Amino acid sequence: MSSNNKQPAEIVLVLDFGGQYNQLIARRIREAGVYSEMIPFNTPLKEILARQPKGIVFSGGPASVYSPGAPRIDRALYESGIPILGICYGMQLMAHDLGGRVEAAAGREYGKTELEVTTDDILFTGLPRTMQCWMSHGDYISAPPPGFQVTARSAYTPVAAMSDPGRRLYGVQFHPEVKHTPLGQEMLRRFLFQVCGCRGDWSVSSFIEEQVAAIRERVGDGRVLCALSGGVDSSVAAALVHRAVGDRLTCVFVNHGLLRQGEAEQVQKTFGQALQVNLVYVDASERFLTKLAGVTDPEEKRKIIGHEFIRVFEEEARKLGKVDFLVQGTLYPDVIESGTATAAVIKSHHNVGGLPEDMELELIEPLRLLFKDEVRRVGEELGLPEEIVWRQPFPGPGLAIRILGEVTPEKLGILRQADAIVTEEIRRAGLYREIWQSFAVLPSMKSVGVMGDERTYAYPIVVRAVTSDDAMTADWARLPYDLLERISSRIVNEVRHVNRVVYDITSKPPATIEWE
Ligand SMILES: Nc1ncnc2c1ncn2[C@@H]1O[C@H](COP(=O)(O)OP(=O)(O)OP(=O)(O)O)[C@@H](O)[C@H]1O
Ligand SMILES: O=c1[nH]c(=O)c2[nH+]cn([C@@H]3O[C@H](COP(=O)(O)O)[C@@H](O)[C@H]3O)c2[nH]1
Ligand SMILES: NC(=O)CC[C@H](N)C(=O)O
Ligand SMILES: [Mg+2]
Repeated sequence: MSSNNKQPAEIVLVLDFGGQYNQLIARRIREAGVYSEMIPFNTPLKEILARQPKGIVFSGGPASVYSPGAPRIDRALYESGIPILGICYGMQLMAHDLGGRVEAAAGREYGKTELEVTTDDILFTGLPRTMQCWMSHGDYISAPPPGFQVTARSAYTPVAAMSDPGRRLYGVQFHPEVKHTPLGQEMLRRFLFQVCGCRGDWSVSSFIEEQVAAIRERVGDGRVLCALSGGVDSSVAAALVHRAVGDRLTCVFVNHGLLRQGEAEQVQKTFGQALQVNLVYVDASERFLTKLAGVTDPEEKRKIIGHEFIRVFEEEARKLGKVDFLVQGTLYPDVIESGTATAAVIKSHHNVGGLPEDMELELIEPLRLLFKDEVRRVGEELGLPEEIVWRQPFPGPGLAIRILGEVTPEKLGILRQADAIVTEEIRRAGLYREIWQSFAVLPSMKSVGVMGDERTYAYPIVVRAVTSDDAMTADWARLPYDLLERISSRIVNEVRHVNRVVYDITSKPPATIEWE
């Protein structure tokens, strides 16, 4: 898929060998001020070299290097002179390729582990000799490759880190990118600055400058449509594109009938005031709800919504005359979760996996490689109001994926009311900003209750509130009991057809944030 990402001057590439949380590596590198992107492990060597990376990181992954079909790379990469840091599977691959030995260990080593630094290696300079690290592996290096020194060990792992400083090749068995390796970021910094010689001048403002220039170049004197939801991502994308092309941008906000209470009015109002952009409001609720009638499968619902969205945008584009580009606020986690060459499909985010194949408009997705917190920083830097920048995320398919099974006007009405109560109470408690997302879910089942001495048989409402850094992982929010109590009693008292409220106490993984 096309994106308009002009490459920053300095880049470190992460080769993805399939771990579900590998994108954390790119994120940590960017936190150190060096632009980083994750690319599939099988990206051709020529393409990798063409990007002139200052360094390369091999990520972890589920495979064992000695198994047939394990992901491999072109060994010429080791001769390129580019510094390489192998993490977990990445280090094992390096060992295997360069003449060392990798074997299955007697047992898996999983979780917090004590690391002992045995050689004063550049990755560990100035750090304590023993420290905590986080391990997750079942294979180990039983013999390092010729030319490598062992630089750290743990109780069960004789080669917990190794290096060949002459060839600028480094490997660690543990995961420096996770928080459970508290000094992991220090090690990554040493790799970036001391081994790779990075300057570390990537920042949100340089990102804005680069993107504005790239968008101008790509769009030329063409016209651009932006799918605007009022959410953080598309608002920031719109502001960025507006800075690049001014009035040649038109934003289209679609009411698909799956919005929350009062949302259509509120988005039009806030956006009109915050950004002086052309905004078209399309009420397509009938059309979406008709298409969704009778559909119960979550993936099918998502795909229908994704298709309809694009059709609506195409129609609006035609009305405006000649429009060549469509801006979407797609983020990095959307891309990863919708399945990449190496990561499994968890759910098809409507704006990625749900796109029709015969699209008429070319996509511009300036935030496609950013994480949410980075997008918020871009938004603040562009001067968007707090109300937009700190809005909790709301999924494009809207309430359709919070009503389990078939979406009907009756269920939408119930969910809207319940959801408005959740939001109101969370705001009143001053928790709106610190909670990643808080909302109501309507499962399509009924249970028995008693109200006013009468039997009831009605829907339950599930309250979901999570904390998270980037939606890739999340924990259920420890909401105060009295807040839960208020939410519960208001919902059963104020929302007809609901007689029970439950609180979802599952983290992600193993659950996801949304219920579908
Ligand atoms: N109602 C809508 N009208 C127009 N475009 C939409 C609508 N809902 C979603 N989109 C498009 O789909 C993209 C993905 O939606 P998503 O919810 O991930 O992002 P967002 O709404 O911009 O931000 P947030 O994640 O903070 O809600 C949006 O950035 C936008 O381009
Ligand atoms: O625009 C979107 N289109 C979608 O199809 C979609 N599905 C989930 N989400 C949002 O993504 C984050 C992760 O959600 P899950 O844990 O449910 O996968 C959470 O923030 C979800 O609200 C979506 N956003
Ligand atoms: N997390 C990883 O990269 C695991 C690597 C390899 N599959 C092992 O179990 O040792
Ligand atoms: Mg949204």
